Amino acid sequence: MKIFEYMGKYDYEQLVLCHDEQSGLKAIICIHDTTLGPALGGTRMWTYDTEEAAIEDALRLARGMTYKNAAAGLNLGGGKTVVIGDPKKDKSEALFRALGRYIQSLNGRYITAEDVGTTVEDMDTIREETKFVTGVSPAFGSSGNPSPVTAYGVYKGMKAASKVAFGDDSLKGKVVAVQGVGHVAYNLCKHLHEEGAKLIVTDINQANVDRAVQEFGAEAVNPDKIYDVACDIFAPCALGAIINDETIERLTCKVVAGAANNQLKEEKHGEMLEQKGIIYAPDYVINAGGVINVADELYGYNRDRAMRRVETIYDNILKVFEIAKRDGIPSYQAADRMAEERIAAMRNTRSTFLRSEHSILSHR
Ligand SMILES: NC(=O)c1ccc[n+]([C@@H]2O[C@H](COP(=O)([O-])OP(=O)(O)OC[C@H]3O[C@@H](n4cnc5c(N)ncnc54)[C@H](O)[C@@H]3O)[C@@H](O)[C@H]2O)c1
Ligand SMILES: CC(C)C[C@H](N)C(=O)O
Repeated sequence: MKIFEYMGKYDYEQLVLCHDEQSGLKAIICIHDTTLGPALGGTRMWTYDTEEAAIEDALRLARGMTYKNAAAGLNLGGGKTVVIGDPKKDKSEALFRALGRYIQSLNGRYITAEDVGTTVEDMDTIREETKFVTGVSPAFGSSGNPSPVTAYGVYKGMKAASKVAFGDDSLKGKVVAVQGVGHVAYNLCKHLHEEGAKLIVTDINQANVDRAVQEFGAEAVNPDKIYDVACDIFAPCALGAIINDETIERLTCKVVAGAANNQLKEEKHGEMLEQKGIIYAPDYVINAGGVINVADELYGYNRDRAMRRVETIYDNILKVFEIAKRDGIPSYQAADRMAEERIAAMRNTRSTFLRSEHSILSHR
């Protein structure tokens, strides 16, 4: 990969390689765009096959956070951290404290939180070294695990997408096929069950499947069968790239709305869904509840205020479809346009000179 060429293509700001021999820390912090404010995005811990794959993931995920934060109306830019390692074996206090010191060294240009492979406890450890961390334990006055709030946002966004698809946002009696019933989807299933939706679930973790069957009366299917079940809504809540040439043919749903990041394997798959008459709720718009929730910590966490903002995901999804209709484009492009328009508008607004932002005058 030609790193500077890639950074130039998508206008990245900064890529930081962090190394600490003793703790084994090998991390990449990527800051994509800070037009709207400091870059906020989680720390992912994963066993990458190559260092290049880890750098590519950091770059891709950081840019995704720019769009997610902008579309959610947050005054935050996009960034992400990738830690190379096995979250089951390689975690230690020293590793996360070393990472915390690197985050602190960026002096607030980047703020972290949880992502795949990291937990509230890891954020608490990072907090020992830096104040630029969110998703920290409620004991510190913070918001804790973002997953239930992400789930609530997905539930609201699914209702909005259903309104577009069926003319009515009630999920009562709707059949929802859920791929992966982990932290987010377990809570999503709870909301769906309470509203009277019928659930079909799958997971590679049998205990998670059993819990959904017992608690919500869900029907269980094998992981490779979830694309074939007759359903109204397909909710991808496990992996990325699951909307692709092979799966689109098999889907029978009218709506795709779920928590997983990067659901479309390629952009053309957003167009293929559209051609098949499937309403696609863009992933980074519908799954923004977690980041909205942790971002509230920056103002002194207030759950009511955070949840009010998460509720706006409903209107945001409707807005995406209005833009799609207005401009005659698929919903994934409409979401990008919504985010890009906001960044461009704020770039212009923030170009007005403010003395406090210019250190050249700081001695006066
Ligand atoms: N946690 C959040 O707040 C948050 C916020 C935004 C986006 N997301 C995204 O939502 C998705 C779910 O996040 P989570 O925190 O619930 O993760 P999780 O790891 O708790 O849950 C994912 C579940 O998917 C299952 N799974 C993995 N591969 C599968 C497969 N091939 N088929 C079926 N099931 C499979 C796992 O066993 C697990 O139960 C991820 O893509 C994540 O990036 C999460
Ligand atoms: C800041 C985090 C809560 C972000 C979350 N991991 C996401 O992908 O949106």
